[in-house]
Amino acid sequence: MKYAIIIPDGAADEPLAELGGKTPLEAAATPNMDRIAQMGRIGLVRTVPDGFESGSDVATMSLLGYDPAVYHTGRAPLEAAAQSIPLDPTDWVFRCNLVTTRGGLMKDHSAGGISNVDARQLLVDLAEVLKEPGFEIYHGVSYRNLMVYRGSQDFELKTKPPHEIPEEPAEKWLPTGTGSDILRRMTETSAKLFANHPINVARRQAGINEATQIWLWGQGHAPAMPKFAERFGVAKGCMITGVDLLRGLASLLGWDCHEVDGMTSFHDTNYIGQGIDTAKMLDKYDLVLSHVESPDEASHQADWKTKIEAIEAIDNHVVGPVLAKMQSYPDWRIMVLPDHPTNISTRKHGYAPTLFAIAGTGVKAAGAKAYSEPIADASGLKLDKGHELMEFFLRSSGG
Ligand SMILES: O=C(O)[C@H](O)COP(=O)(O)O
Repeated sequence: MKYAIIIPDGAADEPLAELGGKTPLEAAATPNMDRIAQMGRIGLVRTVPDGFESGSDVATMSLLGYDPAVYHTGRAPLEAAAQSIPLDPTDWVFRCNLVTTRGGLMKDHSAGGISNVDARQLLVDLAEVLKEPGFEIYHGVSYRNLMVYRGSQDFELKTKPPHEIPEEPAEKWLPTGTGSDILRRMTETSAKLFANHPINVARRQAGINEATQIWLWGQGHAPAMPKFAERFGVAKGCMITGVDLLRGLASLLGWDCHEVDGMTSFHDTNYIGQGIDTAKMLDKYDLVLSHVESPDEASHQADWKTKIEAIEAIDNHVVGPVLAKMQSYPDWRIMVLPDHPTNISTRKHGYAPTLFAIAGTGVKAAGAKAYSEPIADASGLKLDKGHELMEFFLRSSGG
């Protein structure tokens, strides 16, 4: 059996007045996702259990079949696995965003979708002036960086993802708790260094958001997760993604990662290349997961037009070719699901269950007309435990 999973990150949403009461998924032309819903089953799944902050770390872990209540130790350690950063059990990893604040408000969690080149330079310069012992900085993808702490300081912290506090006073959400004074000092140091940094001067002149400071959150220790093959008996898995979070999860699960030329975490990504390569990898692997970050990033900017374009590009260039490829195998199953909703109206991740559609061998059509949140809701199929979805996809699907 061949399995394909496609994740349009954050594509699920709420109805929008700008779209005549439709969600972006309903407003977008998605003939291939619709076809999957028509051929098989559509439903809802709660990927963010109670007590967790909605985000791809929790939601993707769930949909991969791992209960966050058991395996989630924080977002940053999952991203550290992507870079093979060696971690002792007592080491801490923090997500270190580059963000834009203005007038004391959190304006942009991504510092204008900062390039890798600009981000890396700012962090190299920051590392030179940071005087806190035990901290190391690692550049990741764009604004998504890490800080590792190796030392005896204890942390008992409350931190906040910057994409969850758009337009809110940044000060109000700075880290609190044991060890927070160190994080606050490093944040202040970054703000001073970045204020007139040549990279920011150039960004100001170009009219794009500056990286005004770092923002530390998502901390935790290294997780321990059983390999996917042991857990589900599907031998060879492959991840295709533009972000370290999913690369890290893949490495913890014992999967390979495949990199696509020109793949980014924004709408400038190479959708066509990702579709071609996902289809190609299916010949080599039992399961291929192809993740596209762009709908989530557009949602965080409240940019519904780009969100719709991103959804349509994923449908046309990734879902279409992958579905065609799947149908060339004797036994196959495909699943399309946003990991969580990201709502244009709030610019934040949502907590509502997300939609999924599954088609393929042994999955009987249940009469759905299209791929959308209201149709998924009306289907009556709802999984309350997100980590049970993988078993459902691999083996039953109610077929
Ligand atoms: O910080 C990030 O990488 C993203 O903006 C958060 O969104 P995600 O949880 O959907 O990746």
